[in-house]
Amino acid sequence: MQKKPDPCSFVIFGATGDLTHRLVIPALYNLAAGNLLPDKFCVVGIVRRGMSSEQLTDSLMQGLRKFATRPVDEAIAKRLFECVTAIEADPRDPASFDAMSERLDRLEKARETGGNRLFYLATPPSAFLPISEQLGRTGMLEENGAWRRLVVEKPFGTDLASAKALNAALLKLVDEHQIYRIDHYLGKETVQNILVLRFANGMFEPIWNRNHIDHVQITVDEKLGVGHRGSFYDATGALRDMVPNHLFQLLSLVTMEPPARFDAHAVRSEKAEVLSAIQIQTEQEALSNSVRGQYHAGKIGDTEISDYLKTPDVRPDSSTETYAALKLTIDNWRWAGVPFYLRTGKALTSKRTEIAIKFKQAPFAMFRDTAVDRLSQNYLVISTEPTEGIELQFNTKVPGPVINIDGVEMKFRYKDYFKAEPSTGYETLIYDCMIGDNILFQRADSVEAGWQAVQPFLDAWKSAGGRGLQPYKAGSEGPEAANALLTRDGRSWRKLG
Ligand SMILES: NC(=O)C1=CN([C@@H]2O[C@H](COP(=O)(O)OP(=O)(O)OC[C@H]3O[C@@H](n4cnc5c(N)ncnc54)[C@H](OP(=O)(O)O)[C@@H]3O)[C@@H](O)[C@H]2O)C=CC1
Ligand SMILES: O=C1O[C@H](COP(=O)(O)O)[C@@H](O)[C@H](O)[C@H]1O
Repeated sequence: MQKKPDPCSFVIFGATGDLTHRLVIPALYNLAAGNLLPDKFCVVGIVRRGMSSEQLTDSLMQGLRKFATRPVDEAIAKRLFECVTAIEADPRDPASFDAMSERLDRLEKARETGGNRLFYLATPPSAFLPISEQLGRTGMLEENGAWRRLVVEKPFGTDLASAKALNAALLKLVDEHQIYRIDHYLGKETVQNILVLRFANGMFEPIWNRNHIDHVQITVDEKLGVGHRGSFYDATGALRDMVPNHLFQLLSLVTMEPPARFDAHAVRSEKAEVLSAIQIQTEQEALSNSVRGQYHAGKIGDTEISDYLKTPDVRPDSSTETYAALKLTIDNWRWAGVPFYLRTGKALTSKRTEIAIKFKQAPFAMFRDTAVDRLSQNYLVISTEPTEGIELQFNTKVPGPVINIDGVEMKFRYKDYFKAEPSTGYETLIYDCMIGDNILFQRADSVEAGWQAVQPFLDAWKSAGGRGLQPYKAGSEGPEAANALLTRDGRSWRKLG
């Protein structure tokens, strides 16, 4: 049985925003439905402009109806929304934070939440620090007998320097143990399962190294274009948006050394260690080991996707990439010489998130005098999209009197074994935050190690401007040049099975 979190207030900055409506509130609802919210609890939505608690509740309720992952039980929703209070505060107006502090104190006395507070920064990144500074100035981050935690959304910085600056500034206000840097990929079951697959089974770890693994491919393809997020995306691009955070979470879980214990310190230390072992490339190497693309108009199924450059709030001459592919190496004993190919992009033919581990080919010599002319590749594929599961591809004998061999698959699908309620992916993260377990959250050193590894690509692409940007058609598999990144090494991207 899972333990109930301590009584607490859940204070959301950005309560009027998309994240709150689409993911945070539906996740809180799912936790309420699973009886996993504290017995004494309140949700405080911080709003910048006049909005009553009733207005905020109505808006959040509509959000829940639209984005709930399961049928809404009215009684549960009513209990959850009875806990919602709107409080006005704007980081540009320090006095509003003093008033907010007093209101919170009063509310918490009435709700008997004991002063434990989780501050969720569901705002644009530019507001993370101003809000935290106001919370710090008013003493709201001090842990005097009650815990105070700060959940920081992504993106955490826009490059190495800004991530370091944000870490340094936050760490002047709070201790590392109070900061929960969220990456929603860590809320995905299959992602958490990578550690279990590797370390709760005896058969994978002995071959999980450069002696047996030829290379690893990490693919996060999306069908959606940039849509209404033009302003954010055009300043960000595929590399910043996805690689140092989501793809590196996958990379670190697949490549880290076994932690001594399943606890936050041990797991996060090993993740940071492997990320810091990614070889830092020169700008020249980064250019030759990467491909960036931008989509133009095309069709995905029946949906017409317009040219990236015609997206609202995108600069008409933008050279922002909507697709990125990289080749990385990890300089340590386990992985020396094993290439890691990473790719991610928007407006592609399918939604697909997978880690494909390609094992070294078996020697062919034994079959030279038979009808067998080739051996299929041995892949272990861990996927979250289009389905959550694990697949092993291996060679098997084709039935018949002569020896012939074909590649087959053994498939494990989560949904075939477990009847889990559909979720937003934020439930575990929010729950862990309330119980004070930061195993699934990023530590400062990991974030910085991630940015350090992508910085040469950012610098090289900035210097190159539009040069080298590869166009690709929306609905395609991405730019042709991404294939060349592997073919020049005698390899190829795994085709969708
Ligand atoms: N939406 C999503 O699916 C996901 C979002 N995220 C991250 O969550 C964060 C919020 O994104 P999203 O909800 O989409 O953004 P929205 O633009 O929809 O909402 C932003 C919210 O922040 C408030 N806000 C804006 N500027 C400030 C400021 N200077 N000070 C205080 N509050 C401010 C807005 O209030 P007001 O109404 O007053 O303007 C609004 O409530 C971002 O960091 C994003 O990267 C992460 C993963 C998924
Ligand atoms: O954080 C982000 O992630 C989504 C992709 O998430 P997924 O769970 O659907 O794989 C991406 O679309 C978005 O651009 C990015 O900001």
